Amino acid sequence: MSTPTIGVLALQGDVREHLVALAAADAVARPVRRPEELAEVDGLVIPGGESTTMSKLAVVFGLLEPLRERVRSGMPVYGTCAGMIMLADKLLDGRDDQETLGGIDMIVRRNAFGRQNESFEAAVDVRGIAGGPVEGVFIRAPWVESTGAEVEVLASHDGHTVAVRQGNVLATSFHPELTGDHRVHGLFVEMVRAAQ
Ligand SMILES: NC(=O)CC[C@H](N)C(=O)O
Repeated sequence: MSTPTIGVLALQGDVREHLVALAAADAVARPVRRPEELAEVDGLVIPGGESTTMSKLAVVFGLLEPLRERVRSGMPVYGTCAGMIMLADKLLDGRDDQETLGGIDMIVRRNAFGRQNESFEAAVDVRGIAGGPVEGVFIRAPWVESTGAEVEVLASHDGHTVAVRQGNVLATSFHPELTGDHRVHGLFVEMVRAAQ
């Protein structure tokens, strides 16, 4: 099978770390800032950062509707932290004017694990990832408050859902791109390959 080309939404956030992790997981990785660039990728990562800023910039860059359209049409997408927020059909503690792309039938609570000074690391067992738990880095992280019937829960921490998948859309509350362990990116690259 051919090597998939995976974009990283590069409006804001920790783009570079995802590009590195995707390349290490055998994908061709490139930043996406414009609709033309979005059209050329087989899958997309939405990084961590600040979801309110990201959603504003998506409007400014004319990407909000093209992104929604590609998610609806089945392009594989993986969102970490702020990216998970972007993929939620519904948000709690979002800003009033905050837009999401949707894609996963879930309610996500922003900043649920606390503010920046309450960031932490924890071992997280992720369904579908062999070789033991991954190191979960949680930074002002959201959690998933509830999920619809089509959503598969892949991981929990302290009784809260922190990783989910619905069809071709994957989301984690935590940041595997910061750990040097590329297994979660590997899982996503396999999802993209399977959709090709
Ligand atoms: N590390 C992160 O991505 C933090 C997410 C941030 N709290 C937000 O609401 O977008």
